[in-house]
Amino acid sequence: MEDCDFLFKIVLIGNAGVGKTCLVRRFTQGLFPPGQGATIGVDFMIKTVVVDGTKVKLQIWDTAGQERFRSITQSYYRSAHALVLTYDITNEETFTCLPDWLKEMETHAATDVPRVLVGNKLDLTSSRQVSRERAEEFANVHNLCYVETSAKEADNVEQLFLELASELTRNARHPALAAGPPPPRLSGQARPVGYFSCCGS
Ligand SMILES: Nc1nc2c(ncn2[C@@H]2O[C@H](COP(=O)(O)OP(=O)(O)OP(=O)(O)O)[C@@H](O)[C@H]2O)c(=O)[nH]1
Repeated sequence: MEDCDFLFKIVLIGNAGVGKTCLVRRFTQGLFPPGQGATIGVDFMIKTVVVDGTKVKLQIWDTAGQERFRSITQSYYRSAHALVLTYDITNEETFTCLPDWLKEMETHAATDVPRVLVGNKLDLTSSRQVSRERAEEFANVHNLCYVETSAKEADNVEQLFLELASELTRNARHPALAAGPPPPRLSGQARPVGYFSCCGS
């Protein structure tokens, strides 16, 4: 395994079709895959980034949005170091479902891990159904960071994951300030991290 200083597990959740797989592919492979099929259960991809001279491995878990996979995907929340809750800015229903996803997170994920709300498909602004203001208000109320992305046009995708990597690395270096899940079991040189503070705090 490639040497690195930290390994962080980031889990993407949200309704089917909001673009979770495309966001992960865009960040890890620089691609916008055509004809992407629905995710079955869970999948993950790895990308190593450098944060302030520190090598950080991001293990990014892409969960299926379809209800029928919920019991499988829930089991991946618990060990997440950060959660990315995604909706589609052109699809109102994916936004109105967010409170249900928050309940899922509260039930199955560790408390106080960084949580980011992502409004994806920013390239389709002419079909927008959820205003940025509404989403920002929701994010504020629920103590989430908020960013709008386009996996298709690569808008803010790099920034999303790099910001999270920075936040997680900062928190890992100051574990006394943070709280979160137990460290992952690792092989090779990667060092498990301790506990993290909430991104929105
Ligand atoms: N225009 C546009 N289309 C996107 C974007 N991201 C994803 N899509 C499209 O949205 C559809 C669903 O994308 P996926 O990445 O498979 O969605 P998902 O959230 O992983 O879906 P599940 O695996 O079913 O949970 C595909 O047709 C993508 O091409 C984007 O940023 N802009």
